[in-house]
Amino acid sequence: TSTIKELFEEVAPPVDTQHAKVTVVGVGQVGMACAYSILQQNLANEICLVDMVEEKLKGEMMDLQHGLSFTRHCVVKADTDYNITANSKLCVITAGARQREGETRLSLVQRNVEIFKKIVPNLVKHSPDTLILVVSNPVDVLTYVTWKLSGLPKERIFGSGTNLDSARFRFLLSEKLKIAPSSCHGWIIGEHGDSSVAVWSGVNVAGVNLHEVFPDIGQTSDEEHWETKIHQKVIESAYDVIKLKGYTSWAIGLSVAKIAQGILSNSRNVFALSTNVKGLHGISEDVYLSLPVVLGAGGITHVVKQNLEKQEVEKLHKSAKALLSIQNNITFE
Ligand SMILES: COc1ncc(-c2ccc3c(Nc4cccc(C(=O)O)c4)c(C(N)=O)cnc3c2)c(OC)n1
Repeated sequence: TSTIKELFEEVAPPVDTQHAKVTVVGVGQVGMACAYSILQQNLANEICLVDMVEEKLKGEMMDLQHGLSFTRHCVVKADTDYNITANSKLCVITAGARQREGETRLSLVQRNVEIFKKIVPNLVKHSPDTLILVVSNPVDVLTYVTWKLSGLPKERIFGSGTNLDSARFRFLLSEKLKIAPSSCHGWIIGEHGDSSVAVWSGVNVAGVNLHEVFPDIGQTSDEEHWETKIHQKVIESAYDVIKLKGYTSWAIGLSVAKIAQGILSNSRNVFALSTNVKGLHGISEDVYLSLPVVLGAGGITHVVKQNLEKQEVEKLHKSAKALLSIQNNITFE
């Protein structure tokens, strides 16, 4: 504008080489917890919100913008038009249909496919080099759907999967062991939710496997009942929070910010994320399940090949079969 021209003599157009733009699709409780956590941790220099309802979008955008004098530099934008998402490094999808009373899982999935058919091509059109993190549930099926709709290579599409489950697992282990969660190592893999798999053979503190001390750990014969006291509590925790406050948001928002940090700083940290597991653990189909993956600026570069117990692999196969039967009933046209 003329005012700016009076104030500043342009020498050269600003070049933004360190562009770290994150788009969040869906400005519900989860989407805004993701956006706020990313802003608060100074991970991006542009956050873009997209959704269907203009007023809600504008309100959330303004409310975040009013906090910008308290944070490091970050542009916050919002619109129902996806052209504002252009050149995003990472797109986080939290949008999705709400399960209707008595609705079957398959019907909900198909309604979400219809929604994703609109969202995903729009994101890729404006950011052909983007990475996409799917948070919407059922996350493993919807990450597969996003991969199919995006046409992008599998390393660039992943789901939040059992990343939060693993964090809850480590928290509960730390409570029982009275050791900081950061020193309690344990992974939950497979399908997010009720059928997730706790890799008890890998739970360790300073490399000492609890499996060596408690050989029955995780089994029904285990007198300490680690499986029911820890892993089942992880599965129940999402239901408990939803029963108490109606939804979950803060923990998933913080876990998404950690994933975004890994990408934007090219940290190559290992996260339990929903990824295409074809060719791993004897799975021969294109299904998405969570495994420990190495994550960097280009997406997933490696999958950690854990030595799993027979029953752990069997649980993965059971989930793969269940996901495949849902996937085979999805119509993409
Ligand atoms: C180009 O045409 C078109 N049409 C529809 C959409 C669309 C559809 C549903 C969307 C959507 N979900 C949604 C919208 C309306 C109803 C429902 C439902 O639960 O039934 C779910 C959300 C969200 N936050 O959950 C966010 N964006 C959406 C966007 C869309 O998105 C780009 N584009």
